[in-house]
Amino acid sequence: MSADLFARLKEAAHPHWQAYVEHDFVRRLAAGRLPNAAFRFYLAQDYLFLIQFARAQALAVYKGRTLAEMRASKSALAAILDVELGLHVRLAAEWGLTPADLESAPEHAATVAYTRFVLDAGMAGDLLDLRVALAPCVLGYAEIAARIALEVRARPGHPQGAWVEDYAGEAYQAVAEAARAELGRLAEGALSPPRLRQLERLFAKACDLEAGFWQMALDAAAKDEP
Ligand SMILES: Cc1ncc(CO)c(N)n1
Repeated sequence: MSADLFARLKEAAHPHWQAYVEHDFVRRLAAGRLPNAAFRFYLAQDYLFLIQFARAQALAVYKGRTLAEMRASKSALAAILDVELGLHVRLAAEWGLTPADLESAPEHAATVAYTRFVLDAGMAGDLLDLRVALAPCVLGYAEIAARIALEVRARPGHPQGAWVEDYAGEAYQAVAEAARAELGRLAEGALSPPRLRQLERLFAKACDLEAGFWQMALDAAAKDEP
């Protein structure tokens, strides 16, 4: 059962998972009907998210009990610091956001809530808690992008085409597969029913906060409309 903890968590938290991966932001983006302001707001907050996400991977290195666990988290940390942030800055530039814009964006409450929730889950708990809190992020984006990629490819010049391809591409899909396998490995053996309930609640909460992140961007854009 715990060999695929992710499947178990998704099933247990089904309404939370669905509300996140099929959020209106995702639907409108897939259909090419996301307001530009919503995507731009999202990009600036996501830059701030990625900084905290890197800290979470650094915490995961510390929480590792074996060299293999520490090295897996070290690779994830390096991928964010050396690759993902660079791609993000380049994409943001195409949307008219300079590095200075990204640096000076005030962190929205939804960004603070999600990222600090994940960090706290990891600090108070063990590596499994931290990986479960991070699972909606890594595995959610991989699932969303793979699902909407066909729809997006059917529209040449789709405004968020490049963003979708980054997450639908082989490299990110492989990262997600590895994260899923790592979750299974960490859960191997002893998961008591109460421990499983605890992880299910953690996962469901992280899904809610991811949905809140999408909603934040839609709300911010709606506020700007004349
Ligand atoms: C909010 C959020 N969740 C997940 C990912 C995937 O890395 C991201 N970039 N941003």
